Amino acid sequence: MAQLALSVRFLDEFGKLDSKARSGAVKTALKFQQLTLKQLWSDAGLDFKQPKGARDKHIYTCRIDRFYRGVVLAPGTGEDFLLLRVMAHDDAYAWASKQVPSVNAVTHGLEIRDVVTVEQLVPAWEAEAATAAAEPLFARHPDGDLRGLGIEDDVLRAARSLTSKKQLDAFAPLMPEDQWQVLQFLAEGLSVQTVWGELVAFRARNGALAVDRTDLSSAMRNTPSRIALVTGPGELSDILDKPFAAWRIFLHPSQRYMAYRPSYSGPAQVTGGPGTGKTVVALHRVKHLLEHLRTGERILLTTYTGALTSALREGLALLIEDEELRGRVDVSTVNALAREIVEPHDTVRRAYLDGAQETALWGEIGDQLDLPWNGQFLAQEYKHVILAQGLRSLDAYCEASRSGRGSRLASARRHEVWQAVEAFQVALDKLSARTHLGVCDEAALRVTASGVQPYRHVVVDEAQDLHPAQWRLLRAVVPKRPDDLFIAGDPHQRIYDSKVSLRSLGVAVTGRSTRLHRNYRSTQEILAWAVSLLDGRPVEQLENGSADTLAGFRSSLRGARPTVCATDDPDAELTELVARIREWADSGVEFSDIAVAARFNKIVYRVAQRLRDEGIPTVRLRQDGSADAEGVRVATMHSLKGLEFRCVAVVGVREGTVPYPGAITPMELDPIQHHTDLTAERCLLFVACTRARDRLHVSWNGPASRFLAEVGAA
Ligand SMILES: Nc1ncnc2c1ncn2[C@@H]1O[C@H](COP(=O)(O)OP(=O)(O)OP(=O)(O)O)[C@@H](O)[C@H]1O
Repeated sequence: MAQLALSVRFLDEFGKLDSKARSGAVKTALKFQQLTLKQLWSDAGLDFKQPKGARDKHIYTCRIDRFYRGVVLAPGTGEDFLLLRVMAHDDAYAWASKQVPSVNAVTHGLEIRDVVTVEQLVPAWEAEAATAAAEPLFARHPDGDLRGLGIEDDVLRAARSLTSKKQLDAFAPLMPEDQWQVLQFLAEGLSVQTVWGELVAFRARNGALAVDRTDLSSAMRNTPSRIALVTGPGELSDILDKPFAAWRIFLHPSQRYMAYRPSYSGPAQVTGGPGTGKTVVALHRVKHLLEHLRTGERILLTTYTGALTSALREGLALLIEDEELRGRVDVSTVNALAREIVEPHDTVRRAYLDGAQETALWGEIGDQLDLPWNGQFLAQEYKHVILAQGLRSLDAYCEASRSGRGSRLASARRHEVWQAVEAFQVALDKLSARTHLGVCDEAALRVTASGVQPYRHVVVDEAQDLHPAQWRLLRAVVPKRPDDLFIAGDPHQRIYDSKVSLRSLGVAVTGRSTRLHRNYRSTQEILAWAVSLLDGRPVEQLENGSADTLAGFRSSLRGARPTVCATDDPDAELTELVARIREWADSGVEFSDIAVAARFNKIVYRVAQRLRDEGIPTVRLRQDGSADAEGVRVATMHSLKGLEFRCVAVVGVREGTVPYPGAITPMELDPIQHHTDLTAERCLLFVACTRARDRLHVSWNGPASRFLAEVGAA
């Protein structure tokens, strides 16, 4: 019986076929499992053929239907077959004839490259490089370094002829993907040590045993990030039923390493820019932990917003079929968890104040007590100093550090603030109300006092926005043991006002932290544009507040450049938006795969109204993320956090709206907070733009946002 394997590229192309061609491909794949080897080779339906002039004897094509053929690698040493691609008839023959498989000397993974085109192009590039003014792209890296990272002779020669990143990008489809990624990372400025540690070492671990470099079958098994071995018909249909969810099967080596490491001696962390698969890693980690969970133990999978918990639940259902097993995971926001712990003890039903209500209440209290500060200052002092450190008394507050606050408060002043804090508690009681962070603080105290820790593992997504009170609750619900906390987050996407150093909360991840670099979501065009908005500004890491950058953050997807559109008035801007949405829909994009984001609800309402007037179905993306109806998703930038869409329009990116002046603490009130608020607004625009997979449209009316103007994007 044959052993079938599927490559990630096959699955991607399979997912894009029409339904008829897809069923042809399923039939073809099933034959590999149903027929004997002899029957396979002679099956008239499969029609195995070696392309004319093929550069390698192991490459064949086989029939999918009248129009498509599969490209198959048959290592020839036994029963293995690898479905490499599915392509239009003539393209399949042309592509297959040029490919040569090999085993990488360092990683022992299987690689395929287009030797014919490379042989044609490289001499021309070399001649060009010899006269070019620009320095060769890899001039700083000796051959030994490159070879040590798995770059082989032909790729090395080609790499030496490159003088620009653009040329390197053009080279991508011709060379082995793993080697190209190494070159890409080096071209982005990452050091040889970093590339080894974050890329090659993971791969080399897969193929750690010595492998005969002619043994393509073993090499297939050493390449789990791109090749899935299929064990039975059930598994085959499971993979082919959900081709869009390749992340279930194919993990980047660094993703796999993080997710499936047997155990961490303490909290572990995965970071990386938007779309690098942090959520994917978190989901796989839950799968791994579930496999080792003892009777009675439970896992908490938690994140920041309700919309994200819906996405996590869906992802978990795709990854773990067994409903009973999934039932051992609670998926909840931290705030919802806190409410569940605290509310059963309430004697009266309490309402929750939103941010604006809370600031207003602080303002009233400040006025009543005739204090010299406004509501914003008091609310921030409470949130960033008192609640952040869990201060319970005036003495504790007087002794506490206020680092991170940009104003000084003498002891007498702290007495005055504390008066306001006490008045705030009284006012909340009177109103039968509480705050979202207040309930987390209370929940942490209750759990600690009860001595019952309900979870064996806690997995946290979007960790960058959690407040210390929320971290205290998470710390309280899980005992300090190996594998207690698994944390996924990106400090570049910090859009709520919670700057936290994990270390200061007793969550140390040193030595158990990995950064992901490859963006799987957006095209490089969208990514580069969005990254430019951050203008190279470093942000503070989650772990200890030191600087974090997006060095080496890249996508291998290609597409159209984002469109930017300046208009004179809001109506004209919406007219442009409607035209853009129609263009996307006409090109086959479903309305539900289009999102429009704006800074405020007011603009969101206006957009939704206009789209409806134009006959475009529209759905307001709700807080809990549920939006089953067909229609363009319209939402605030904040509620798009963690989600993704094929096409995204970000509208109203004008000065006076982005950044929103009301969200920026005045410089004279607190210069540090002023800077933090501005960074959060900049990151918010970055987050909204990085939700787009294929197309991004950014527009404004009147003067462009300073974030666009500063980087020359407007
Ligand atoms: N190994 C993989 N193979 C294929 N697709 C992947 C892989 N890893 C992630 N993806 C896809 O990339 C996209 C982004 O993944 P994910 O949401 O996990 O990223 P993220 O880092 O959590 O993003 P963000 O921080 O922007 O919310 C998703 O569509 C996901 O399915």
